[in-house]
Amino acid sequence: MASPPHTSKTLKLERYNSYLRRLHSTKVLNASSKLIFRVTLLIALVLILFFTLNYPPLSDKNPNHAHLHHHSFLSAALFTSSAGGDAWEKQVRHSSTPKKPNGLSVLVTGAAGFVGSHCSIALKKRGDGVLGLDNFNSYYDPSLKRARQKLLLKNQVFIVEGDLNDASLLTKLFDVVPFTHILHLAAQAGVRYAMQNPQSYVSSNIAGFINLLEVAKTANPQPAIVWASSSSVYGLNTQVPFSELDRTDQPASLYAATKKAGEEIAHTYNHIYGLSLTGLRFFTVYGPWGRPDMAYFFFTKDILQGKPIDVYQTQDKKQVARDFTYIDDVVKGCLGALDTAEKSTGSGGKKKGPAQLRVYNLGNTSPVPVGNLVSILEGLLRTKARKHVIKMPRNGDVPYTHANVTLAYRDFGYKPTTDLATGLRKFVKWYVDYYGIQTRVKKDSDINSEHPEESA
Ligand SMILES: O=C(O)[C@H]1O[C@H](OP(=O)(O)OP(=O)(O)OC[C@H]2O[C@@H](n3ccc(=O)[nH]c3=O)[C@H](O)[C@@H]2O)[C@H](O)[C@@H](O)[C@H]1O
Repeated sequence: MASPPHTSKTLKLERYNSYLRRLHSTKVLNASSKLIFRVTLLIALVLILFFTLNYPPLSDKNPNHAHLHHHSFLSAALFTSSAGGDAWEKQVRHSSTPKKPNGLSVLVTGAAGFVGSHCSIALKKRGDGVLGLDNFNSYYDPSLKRARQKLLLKNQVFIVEGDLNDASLLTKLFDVVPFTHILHLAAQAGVRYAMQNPQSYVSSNIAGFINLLEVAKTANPQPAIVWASSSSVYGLNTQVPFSELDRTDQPASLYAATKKAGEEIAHTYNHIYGLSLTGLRFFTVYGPWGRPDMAYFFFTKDILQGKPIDVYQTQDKKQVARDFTYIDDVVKGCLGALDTAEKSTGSGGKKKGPAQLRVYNLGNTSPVPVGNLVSILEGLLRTKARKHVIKMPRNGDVPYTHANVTLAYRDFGYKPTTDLATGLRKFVKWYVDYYGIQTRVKKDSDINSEHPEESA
């Protein structure tokens, strides 16, 4: 059948119908794109909300957050932890809860540092609770601090990344955990660097210490505090061996002056608020996982790389010597000091009675000239050092240190047992292992045949 001829009326009707169809399809299209848009918006909002709650931005002032983004080795649980969040609090509590009855709950500041990492592991291993705090600054290679952090995580010690000067973070930590002790090791270390960056010493060793004490004094219960002073407080003292009774009012470096100031500040907080405070004067601590800014460490590096090293002499051409103290001995001293620390007596910022105030030398009691240190390293590395013997620059160094440790022995049985040769052998072994160095360094078999007791 032939189709009806198009009249102008039917043509109009058809055009109108096709217009309606187009209009309808556009409307359907508009409606569906609106729906898609709304659903996308909703999903985006949900995602934004989720990420805001769980993943704080990198620009966040609390460096802990940035750290959580940067370090993929942390467990998934840590990635969803933000300071103050449930997961974060759980982590903080878990790390600081002792596993043995009457164990300590210790906040270790500078936990990613040399002495801090060793002490944290030792405390954890014996069943105490440990929470670390560290700002991971770049005074020396932060990747070494990150490696120590990794080691601590393996030992169930969590480090909160933050600064001593962050009062709200410290307060938050004490809100979450009733710490029984603080082992305060965070500091700007190094004698010579104080001439380059004096403000960093003021900020960490004075302002940071005061900030910590302010928070500790108001905490309930107040913790007992053991903290790192330094052999450098003896400064120009000529009385040897150095006793805690000797004068310490002639510091030779700003570093020493800030540590001495710390001892006076400790006195004040003990006197006014009843905080139990113990200062430990460390004598040139060395060993595995040590500080790359220290002479034994960079001498090792430079000798292996064939670079010259400066070996200091006194102005009258005498050997400079140090009472080098091995890390394991110092760790025992720190734990001994913590174990014998009496409780603080104050509460809510008010003193209730007199509290313990102590200062101890933690040295090795046997000074070794720097020249001998170099000879020991040459033997261990089987490489001759390119020595430049020069007069000690006027940079804050003192010619000689020697600890009298009678007091620490009397009060907590401190007795150093590692001589420099033994300690350096352990350091060198760690060093070549850590940096993956293939050298002529004495192998374990050589070491064990010389010292069979170590192979047990
Ligand atoms: O007991 C402390 O309280 C301090 O100990 C440590 O200071 P020091 O005893 O000065 O150690 P360190 O720098 O390793 O120099 C060792 C020796 O090498 C000499 N030395 C140094 C550098 C150099 O180029 N040549 C050299 O002969 C130098 O003259 C010295 O005789 C800590 O760094 C410090 O943070 C603090 O804790």
